[in-house]
Amino acid sequence: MKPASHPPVKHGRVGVLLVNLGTPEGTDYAPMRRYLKQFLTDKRVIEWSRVFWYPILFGIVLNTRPGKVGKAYQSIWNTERNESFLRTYTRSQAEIMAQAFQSQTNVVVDWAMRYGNPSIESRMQALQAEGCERILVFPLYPQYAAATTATVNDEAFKALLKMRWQPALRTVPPYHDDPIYIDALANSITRHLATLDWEPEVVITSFHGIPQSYFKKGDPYYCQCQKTARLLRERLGWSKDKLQVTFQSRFGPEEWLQPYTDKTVEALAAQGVKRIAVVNPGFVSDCLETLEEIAEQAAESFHHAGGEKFAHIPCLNDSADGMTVLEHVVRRELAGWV
Ligand SMILES: C=CC1=C(C)c2cc3[nH]c(cc4nc(cc5[nH]c(cc1n2)c(C)c5CCC(=O)O)C(CCC(=O)O)=C4C)c(C)c3C=C
Ligand SMILES: [Fe+2]
Ligand SMILES: [Fe+2]
Repeated sequence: MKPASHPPVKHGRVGVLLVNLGTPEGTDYAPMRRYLKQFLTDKRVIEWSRVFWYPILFGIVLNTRPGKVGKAYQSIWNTERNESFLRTYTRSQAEIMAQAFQSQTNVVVDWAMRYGNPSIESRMQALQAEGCERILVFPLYPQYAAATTATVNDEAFKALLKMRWQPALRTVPPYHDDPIYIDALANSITRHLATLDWEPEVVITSFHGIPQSYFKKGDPYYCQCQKTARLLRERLGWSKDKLQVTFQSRFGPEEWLQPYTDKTVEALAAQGVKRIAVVNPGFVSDCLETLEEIAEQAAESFHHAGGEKFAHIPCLNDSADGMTVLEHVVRRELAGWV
């Protein structure tokens, strides 16, 4: 029997924590530096020896990059909410998911960011305080990479280190070949192309890159991106020339996964291709890398090199198609818990 002095304890609930990459609090130098420092000191992101990397990071990168990247963020900032779109979409995905679980009152849906706020630790503690004895952590990346999925999982398990009464923890595996994800991508591409009064000669699926060396060490990311693209190509009935795979967002001097998106866009224009569309199947939400690097920069280089029509196909974001995918994955991974 519970003694009268026993503190009230909430229990019996299941938490779902959606986690995306992160976001600076603002576009000025100080918040940009804070964000990039947390990001670029993560050993899962930059695997170089700290003795080699830290002098470069603290001596050069953190002095120059916050200003440059801050300007890029300014051009795509959600001024209505004074935050990045990655944050807006991630919050919205959690709210819509919570609605979908409304009838299951023991399920609590929340969201966090790997870098910046709300932190994974703070939301895991909040879920536990709400009575979640089980937590499903969902790194919002369809393709697994150590630099993204593993670092989210590391951080979630690190949060357990500080807890006396730990919740049970499950992590969501990659879903790069899930038919529901492939269908959602295909629908979104078809629907978007139908809104144009022109047809692209080439559609580029542009994934975030990783250094070649990470791939050689055994990261499955490259293969999972290729599989997503192959399934999408089969689903759309397109050729390899029509749907091409490229990798974007290089950082640092190393060789990254190829072909590079920027070089491909320029080469296509130089070959006389006049109309292209770019889609980013590896990004669950639009962010700096899609809205600035693709919709702004890549479009500009394509036009500059002689291209005429360029379309960026939005990410699945919080669309009905996108939420169908996220909800399907969550319900599958909650099996036995709800
Ligand atoms: C060596 C560095 C990096 C690796 C490896 C890397 C992998 C990687 N990143 C994403 C998704 C996103 N990255 C974003 C921004 C971003 N990425 C890096 C570096 C590496 N990423 C930097 C330094 C930055 C910040 C911006 C910049 O300085 O250029 C974002 C956007 C975040 C936002 O707030 O909008 C996303 C999303 C994936 C999927 C991935 C490996 C598969
Ligand atoms: Fe990145
Ligand atoms: Fe980038």
